Parts: sequence; structure tokens; C-alpha cells
Amino acid sequence: MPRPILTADRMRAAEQAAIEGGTSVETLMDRAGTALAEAVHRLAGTGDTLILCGPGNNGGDGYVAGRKLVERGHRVRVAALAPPASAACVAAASRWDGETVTFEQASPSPILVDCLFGTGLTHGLEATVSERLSDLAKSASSAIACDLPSGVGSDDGRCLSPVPAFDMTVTFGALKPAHRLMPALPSMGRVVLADIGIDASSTWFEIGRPEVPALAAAAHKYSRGYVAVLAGEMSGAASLAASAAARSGAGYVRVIGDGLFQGLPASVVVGGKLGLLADDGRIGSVLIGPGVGRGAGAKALLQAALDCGKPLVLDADALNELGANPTGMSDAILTPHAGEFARLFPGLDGTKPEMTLQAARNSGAIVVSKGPDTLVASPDGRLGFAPPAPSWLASAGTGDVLAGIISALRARGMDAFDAACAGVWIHGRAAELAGPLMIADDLISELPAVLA
Ligand SMILES: NC(=O)C1=CN([C@@H]2O[C@H](COP(=O)(O)OP(=O)(O)OC[C@H]3O[C@@H](n4cnc5c(N)ncnc54)[C@H](O)[C@@H]3O)[C@@H](O)[C@H]2O)[C@@H](O)CC1
Ligand SMILES: Nc1ncnc2c1ncn2[C@@H]1O[C@H](COP(=O)(O)OP(=O)(O)O)[C@@H](O)[C@H]1O
Ligand SMILES: [K+]
Repeated sequence: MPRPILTADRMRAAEQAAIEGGTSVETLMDRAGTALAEAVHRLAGTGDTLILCGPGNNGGDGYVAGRKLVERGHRVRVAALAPPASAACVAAASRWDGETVTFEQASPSPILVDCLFGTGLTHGLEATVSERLSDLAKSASSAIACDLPSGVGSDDGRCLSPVPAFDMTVTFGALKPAHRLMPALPSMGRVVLADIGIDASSTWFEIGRPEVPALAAAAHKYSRGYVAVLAGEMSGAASLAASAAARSGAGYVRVIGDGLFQGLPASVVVGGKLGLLADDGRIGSVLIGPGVGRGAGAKALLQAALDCGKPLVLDADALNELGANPTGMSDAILTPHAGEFARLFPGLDGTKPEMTLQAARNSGAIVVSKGPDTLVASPDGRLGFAPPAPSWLASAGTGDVLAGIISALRARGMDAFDAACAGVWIHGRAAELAGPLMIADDLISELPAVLA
């Protein structure tokens, strides 16, 4: 099951529903603190532990975790930033009778647990507090954040004050958008999700390993997926996309365009008239964008793609050619990077999740908003958050490869949203296998291992 993602408001509503269903806040906090202690102990073993507690329920989780860690043999010190303020935090703190130091006195410890603020953060930490948090996190062997690293905006991933890097973040019920959004993403470490008995079902989720439809025994090359790639000025980009489609399980890949198409597998067919797009009922998806260029030639190719009535994947130059605020794009997948997104959907505001969903609703298309924090949005409100992908994907041509992978999955018959989510996951995994010095071509070599 993919891990659900909830905004702070929706998390509070889920908590409220659990409370109305008969589970008290104290019980939820007890479960959260117990899960936090368990995760800390598993990661760091038994050792001297400093827990920084804030005045709200994030701090309350810390007091509970302190008690549980003492039971597990840790020497625990709690440093309170401010006296407990929320009722549940007051109750949890009243049960803490261990070592307590002032925040200013807190000295470095091998295990640091940050329970200052979570989803209730409203503004950045004071400079002296964030500096102290950073110093303590840097000098710890294991730094663990409760729910969110303190200073991170839960819904938008902004760092409202400087945020150090943590080894692990333990969150409850559901992930929060910030766990998978820049600029907070690199501070999270491993994100562990603990079940505290809240119904956290959501149409927002972290994209997990996909289930690609199995090949039928009676499959033939066209039923396995026929991808048509429209090529223009830069044949290398089309070659990358077409090769990626072929290595992602398409049964037949055709590149329509003039050019040398170096490096293309011999099995990829080159040539054919544009009229094929509409006439050949076997074509399962049409990819246009990588290397297609700008100008009259590109415009004619785009028009042919838009008119052919086949599932489309639009990337790169095709997105620029499309113009701002496209509408009526159902059965299309758009894969803009940040610059292309801003040109395609000017004037949207809000968080990246909100803007990507708005773009999908306005255009009618599945929108893959790429970057270090790729999101996949559907007009129906589904929103997939990519798991962290290696930053070495920042290399020319990797987007062309992604478009090729998605086109193959779409031609195979996957639903457009599922194909886009699966493509993003497969792309990230291929990058992990290809390693830091990879170039886009190397991603293609890893695809069979990822898809096996
Ligand atoms: N929602 C849920 O279902 C559950 C939430 N739990 C915990 O509760 C947390 C949320 O608790 P709260 O809503 O009490 O929020 P927090 O504990 O994150 O912080 C709340 C308090 O801090 C103040 N504050 C915000 N930013 C500040 C800043 N920069 N400097 C000083 N004060 C600041 C707020 O005014 C508020 O009084 C979650 O992150 C999680 O750790 C768990 O106890 C279990 C269940
Ligand atoms: N810092 C990063 N961390 C993780 N993934 C990244 C990063 N930068 C880019 N990517 C991914 O690499 C790909 C780049 O695509 P794109 O910008 O279209 O490049 P190109 O046009 O050169 O093919 C996208 O899938 C994007 O999500
Ligand atoms: K925290």
C-alpha cells in the first residue's frame, strides 16, 4: 500500500475523527511517543539521549518517548524550550520524572531527538533556538526528528528557519507534504511512518513500487504496446526517448522524423508518414517533445499529435509550443520541469501540490511536475509524490528517458495517472542503480533490471 500524505489541517481532522470515535488525544500521543521511542532505539541502540521538547503536542510526544526510552535502558535528558502548554503535553510532562535540563543548558548527546515543533509550527524558530538545534544535531551521532524537523512548514516544505539534516524522521498516521517537498526534503533522512490508529486515507500518497501489467501468454508485439515518437531538430533526444520506450517493455517503437538517430537499437523502426498517427489503430501512445525543436515544423508535428486521437505524452519543446493555459487535454500526460511549468501555467499560486493539481484540473491532463520533488497530479484530485530520487538525475536527457518510459507503460494499456506514477518511480530507481556519474544513456541500460 502506498503511504498516505495529509496536510496539517487534514491531519487534525483525522485526529478529531479518531477522538470522536472514542480514542483520546492522550492515547494517540502515547502511541506516537511509543512509536518514536521504538524507532529511536532501533536506529541508534541504547545510548545517552537528549530530547528537546516544545510546548505543544510535538513536545508531548517527546515526554512520552523519554519515558519509554528510559524503560529500554537509555540515559535520557529532557530539555524543555518552554513550559508545556497544550493539555495533552501538560499530562505527558507530568508523567516525566527523569533528568531535566534547561534548553540553554542542553549539552551535546550521541542521540538527539527533536520534539520542538511539528504540524503546529506557525513561524520560524528564533535564531538562538535554531542555531542551538543545528549545533546539537550536528554533534549527535544519530539525530531524529519527531513528525517533522522543527522549522519546516508542514504543507509546503519551506524552511521557516535554518533546519539541520536529520538521520531519521518519525511521523504518525500519514506522511506530511513536507516530507517529500523541497527545500525540506534533504533534511528528513529516512522517513518512518508509525500507525497510531488514525484513519489517514487520502488521495495524496507517496508513489511506491508499481505493478506493471504482466505480459499475456498470447501477447503479440502490438498488444504489448506500440509507441510512436515524433522527432524534430535534435535527433539525440528522440533517440533517448525511443530507446527508453523500447527498454521499458514496448513491443514496437517507431520514430517518425528525419535524422540520423544515432544509438537507436536496430529494433526501433525509423520513418513513416505523419498520417500514420491517426490511421494506425495499433498505436497505443504518441510521444512528442524531446528534441522536436520550435517553429513551423514543430507546430505541424504537435497539431498532428493533438488531432490523432491517441493517448499522448507531451514533453520539452512540445510543452513550449502548446502555449499557456492549455485546456481539454484529457488523455494526455504533460511532463514539464519547473521552467516549462511556469510558462505553461502562469499565474497559479499556492504550494507545489496545490499548483500541480490546479494545472491538472485546468488542462484536463495528467501533470508530472518534475524536479527533485516530482509530483504527479490528476484532474480528479489524485496526487502522487515521488520518493526521493538521486540528485545526479540533474543531467541532460534524463527527462527524455522519463518521457519514453511513461509512453511505453501507457501504450501497454496502463491508466494515464498510473503510467505516469510508475514511470517516475522506475526512473528514480534506475538512477539509483546507475550511480552518481551516470549520463542519461546509462539509465536506459538499467531499465531491464528495474522492470524485471
Ligand atoms: N494530529 C495527530 O493526530 C497527532 C499529533 N501528534 C503530535 O502533535 C503535533 C502537533 O501538535 P500541536 O498542534 O500542539 O503543534 P506543535 O507541537 O507543533 O506546536 C504547537 C505550539 O507551538 C506554537 N508555535 C508554533 N511555531 C512556533 C515557533 N516558531 N516558536 C514558538 N512557538 C511556536 C504554536 O502557537 C502552538 O502553541 C504533531 O506534529 C505530532 O507530533 C501526536 O501527539 C499524535 C497525534
Ligand atoms: N536534483 C534532482 N534530484 C532528483 N531528480 C532530479 C533533480 N534534477 C532533475 N531531476 C529529474 O531529472 C529529470 C530532468 O528532466 P528535464 O529537466 O526534462 O531534463 P532534460 O530536458 O535534459 O531531459 C526529471 O525527471 C527530474 O525530476
Ligand atoms: K519536531
